[in-house]
Amino acid sequence: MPNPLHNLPPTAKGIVAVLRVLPRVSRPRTALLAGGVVVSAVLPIGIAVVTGLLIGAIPIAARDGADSPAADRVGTLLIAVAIAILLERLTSPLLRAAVSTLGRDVDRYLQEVVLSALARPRGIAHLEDPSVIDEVRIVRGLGMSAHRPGQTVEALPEVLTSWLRAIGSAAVLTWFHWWLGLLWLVVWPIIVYRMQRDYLRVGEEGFGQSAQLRQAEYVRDLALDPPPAKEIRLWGVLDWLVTRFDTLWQAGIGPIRRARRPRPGMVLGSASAILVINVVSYGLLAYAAVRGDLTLAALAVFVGALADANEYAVGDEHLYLSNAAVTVPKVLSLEKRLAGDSAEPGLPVGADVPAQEIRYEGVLFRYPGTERDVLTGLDLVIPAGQSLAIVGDNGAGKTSLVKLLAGFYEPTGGKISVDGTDLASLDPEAWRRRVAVLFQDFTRYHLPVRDNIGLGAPEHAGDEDMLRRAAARAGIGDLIESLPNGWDTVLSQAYTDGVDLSGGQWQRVALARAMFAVEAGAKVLVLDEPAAALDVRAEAELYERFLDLTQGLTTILISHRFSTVRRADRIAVVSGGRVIEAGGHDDLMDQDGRYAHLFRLQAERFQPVGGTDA
Ligand SMILES: Nc1ncnc2c1ncn2[C@@H]1O[C@H](COP(=O)(O)OP(=O)(O)OP(=O)(O)O)[C@@H](O)[C@H]1O
Repeated sequence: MPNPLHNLPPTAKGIVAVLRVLPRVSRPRTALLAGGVVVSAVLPIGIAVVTGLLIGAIPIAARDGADSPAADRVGTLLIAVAIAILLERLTSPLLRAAVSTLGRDVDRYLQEVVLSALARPRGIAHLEDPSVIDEVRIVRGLGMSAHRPGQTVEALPEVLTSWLRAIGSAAVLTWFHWWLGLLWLVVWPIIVYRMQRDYLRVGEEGFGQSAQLRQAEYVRDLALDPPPAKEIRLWGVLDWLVTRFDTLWQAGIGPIRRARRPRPGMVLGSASAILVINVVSYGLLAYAAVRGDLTLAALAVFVGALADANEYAVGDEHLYLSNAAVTVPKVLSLEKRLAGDSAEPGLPVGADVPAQEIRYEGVLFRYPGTERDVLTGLDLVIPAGQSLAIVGDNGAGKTSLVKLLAGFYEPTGGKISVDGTDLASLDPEAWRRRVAVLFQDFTRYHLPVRDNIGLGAPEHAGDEDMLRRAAARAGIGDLIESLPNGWDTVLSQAYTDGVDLSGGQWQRVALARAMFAVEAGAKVLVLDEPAAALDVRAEAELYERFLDLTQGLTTILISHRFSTVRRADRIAVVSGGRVIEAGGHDDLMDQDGRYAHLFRLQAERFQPVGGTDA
């Protein structure tokens, strides 16, 4: 059955989307919002009607005297007006407080929806998809005052109340002339619709500039963030950044600014329609009153209704609706889109996996959105419990084959199997708990050192003994003890008592994180250039302990340093996305192929007196 919501105008769809989200955020506050809106809409109409009746009753009471039934009626009407006004005054602040909290909760909820949606797919390809990144930018803006869908929630009572009031007022006017009430009923939605269409155009234009504004924000952050600060100052790029930011920002904001300019046709059309309908309404009321066709009470009621009918579609609240119309459906559709990519629950992964081997068979791989195969039919067997070193030129595909092993991407051809089972059919989370990787571009978490290490297996992060063992294996136990707050020291200068580490110290922290994952049960250890930032002594130390570190594990070591590579049980040379040589150090030297050539080349550079022993 076709969904009738598909035919709604976008703003209405946005409002419906927000309304659907509300009960998921808080049922009681949603109920309060609904009740408050109805009460806020009905009360002013009630006040207008009762005030009209009051005005009509006063001359009769004045004529009949203080003890007359007419005077009693005035008294009752007075009490009714007072109660209604009191209720109206009480409802408004209560409602405002409730929706303000609800609005903030909606912002939080939508951010959480996207955070979990982004974590759902099996790999990380979606995080590099520009269309996803553009929509993620909206999520980053969700907490900002300019783009909060929560503002829509906060505006809803005002907007819905004014709409309900306008409908109620139009209904009251039908008592005067049925066609006049109908005219108001038709004209005001058309004006609201056209205004919303304009607001929405601006919002969509803003979204369309997401990529441009993302670049501007990136350039701005280069000037604001501490990590690039050194280079920015060294090269004197600050002025360049400011100019570039200005150019990108103007280019992004220009179309939004142009879309925001009021369109004379729209403004004139709406103003004329409002003017004409008001002139007709007040003119007819005045004419009827002068002719004596209306009582004083009826005149007061109809004038009050006209005033209320004019109160719709003014104020910023209506602009906020378009925030929801643009952002909320996009956020929810992003969730739906990524849910389609969700990891199927795969086969369980035993605690001793891999027990036999990891096998790459004719693996082809091309990064999403690119034209070139990075792996071009890679065959490789990694026996369980052994160490394999991978060497090769920059860009040969070494790190890429590790990313496939960790399940961040799926091969575009061929197959990777673990103990004979296709990697793609394993439960991705369970498999990743078996794999510990020290990435070449590891993350420096601005968190306490205990978290920096514990994040290797968050479910064990409170295990002090395990943390200490991992730190000791990575050779940073003493360093941690010497920090100002020991294990609780935040690894960032941006916090009081925080400490930044040297490149080599950071690398050891990252190694400790990988070792913590090993302590927690990972069986495959991948070290991608683990000594890149280490000094000579630390590197020597690391490799002295290499056998100890890798004992019982299936280890993949990627390195350009042949002195360390040779310690591995087997070595594979990767070139152009495939393995061109594989074997032990001695075998490969005997083969006198690529490996032997590179080994001798490096050895010559480091051995001043002719030796080849790197
Ligand atoms: N996320 C990505 N999207 C698109 N292309 C990528 C991505 N990551 C890497 N590449 C490309 O894949 C190719 C192989 O990169 P990879 O990092 O696997 O090489 P590598 O052998 O590890 O190199 P190095 O020794 O320099 O670390 C390179 O040409 C690189 O540009």
